[in-house]
Amino acid sequence: MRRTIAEHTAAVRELLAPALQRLREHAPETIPVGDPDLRTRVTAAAILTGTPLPPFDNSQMDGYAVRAADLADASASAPVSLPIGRTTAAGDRIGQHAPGTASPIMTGAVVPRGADAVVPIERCEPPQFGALSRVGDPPPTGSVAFSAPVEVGRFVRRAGEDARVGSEILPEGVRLTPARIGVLAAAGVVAVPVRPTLRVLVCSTGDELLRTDSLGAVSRGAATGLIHDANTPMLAAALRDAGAVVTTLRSGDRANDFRDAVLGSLAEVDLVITSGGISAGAFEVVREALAPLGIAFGSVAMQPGGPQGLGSLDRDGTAIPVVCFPGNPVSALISAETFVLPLLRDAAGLPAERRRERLRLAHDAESPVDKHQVRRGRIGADGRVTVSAPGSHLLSELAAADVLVHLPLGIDHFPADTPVDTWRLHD
Ligand SMILES: Nc1nc2c(c(=O)[nH]1)N[C@H]1C(S)=C(S)[C@@H](COP(=O)(O)OP(=O)(O)OC[C@H]3O[C@@H](n4cnc5c(N)ncnc54)[C@H](O)[C@@H]3O)O[C@H]1N2
Ligand code: MOO
Repeated sequence: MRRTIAEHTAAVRELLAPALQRLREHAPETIPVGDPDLRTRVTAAAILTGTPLPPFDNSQMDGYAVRAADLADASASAPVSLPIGRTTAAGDRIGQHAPGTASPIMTGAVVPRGADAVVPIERCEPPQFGALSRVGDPPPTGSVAFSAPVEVGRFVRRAGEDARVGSEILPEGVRLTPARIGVLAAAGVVAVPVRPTLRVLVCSTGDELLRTDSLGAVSRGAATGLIHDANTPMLAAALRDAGAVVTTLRSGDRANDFRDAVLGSLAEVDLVITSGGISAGAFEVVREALAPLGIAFGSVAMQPGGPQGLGSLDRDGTAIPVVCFPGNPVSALISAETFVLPLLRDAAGLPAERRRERLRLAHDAESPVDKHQVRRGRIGADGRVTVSAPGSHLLSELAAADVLVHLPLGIDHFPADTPVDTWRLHD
């Protein structure tokens, strides 16, 4: 198998099509609003609120609830003084406001019956609260003076002014961003119907990998030959961002163990993604385990991400797609960005493509003529892009980059100021 990017993209699309079609036919899932995975999901129905937002008339300020009519004649030269009534704090049940009094009220507290406006404490005399009387306390004492009238409704947040009962707080088909999760929670929605999503098994391989739960430990370097597993958290995050539900599997270089672990996980997943163990070495665990099961390995004319594997595993008559990426972390993520994430984002109702822009190179760049090279670039103050070195182990360069920079097949020299296609990496 030796392919161009376009050929491999088409092959991956064809391989994943039945799984994505099954997804569209599934009934929606219902996820609790507190579930951390909700963040990447998309509503499967419009959500109506059963409660008004705000749920009751409440104060926008700390101050005094009054009847506006009582302050109609107030002025700086002739302030109106009112006896202080019972206090309502946020969380207190609704109180009763007596005409001709001023009821202390805190931000968010229910406006007491009989009051129709709030005057902020700093506009009152004295401009701070003294001893307050709440329900159950001895009766309130003292008075407070107002030196200006107040209009009805001032600093009162009306029940339902944000959303009326039965109104749509979220439409169907939108991603559950923080603000949208916030409005669901505010409306007391317990669980939300979401579009079904692909369940992906992310497998990282290699005897060199320290366990993910050792993150935080300093790598012990050449004495051990071990490194931290970057690909599992990275690919899992990328796939979750694309709307997938992810489980992970780490394996050493024993092919039988890896094969058994993957086959043992198939019941729970719709797609298997692997990284590492597919090129020309002597211990290529993914290739050794999966080639006998029909997964094809070969290369795509791109760099990084040259070695690739593709095929499917049988689960009781259903073909579960398997997509194998190279192990170098930059290669693995760029492979995911190129071949898999757009399909998943599209299926999840998200924009399939990264933000694409044509930017000018800030300097000359060289690229292998027989490969489509994907470099990492930073956008300078003049809008031109500076690319970093091509090595596919340079993960900190990837993390620091703003864009992926596409240097197409067939050209080996790109002079400064050449316009190139770029994909925004982090938004
Ligand atoms: N003789 C040849 N050697 C290599 C070729 C080739 O064509 N001929 N291709 C090179 C290219 S390009 C790539 S990309 C890699 C791909 O190799 P594998 O997919 O077999 O990956 P590994 O050998 O297992 O690992 C490569 C590299 O990445 C590191 N790695 C792997 N998994 C992780 C992980 N989860 N977290 C962090 N780092 C990981 C691994 O330690 C290696 O350094 O092959 C080249 N060789
Ligand atoms: O294809 Mo490898 O991914 O160049 O480093």
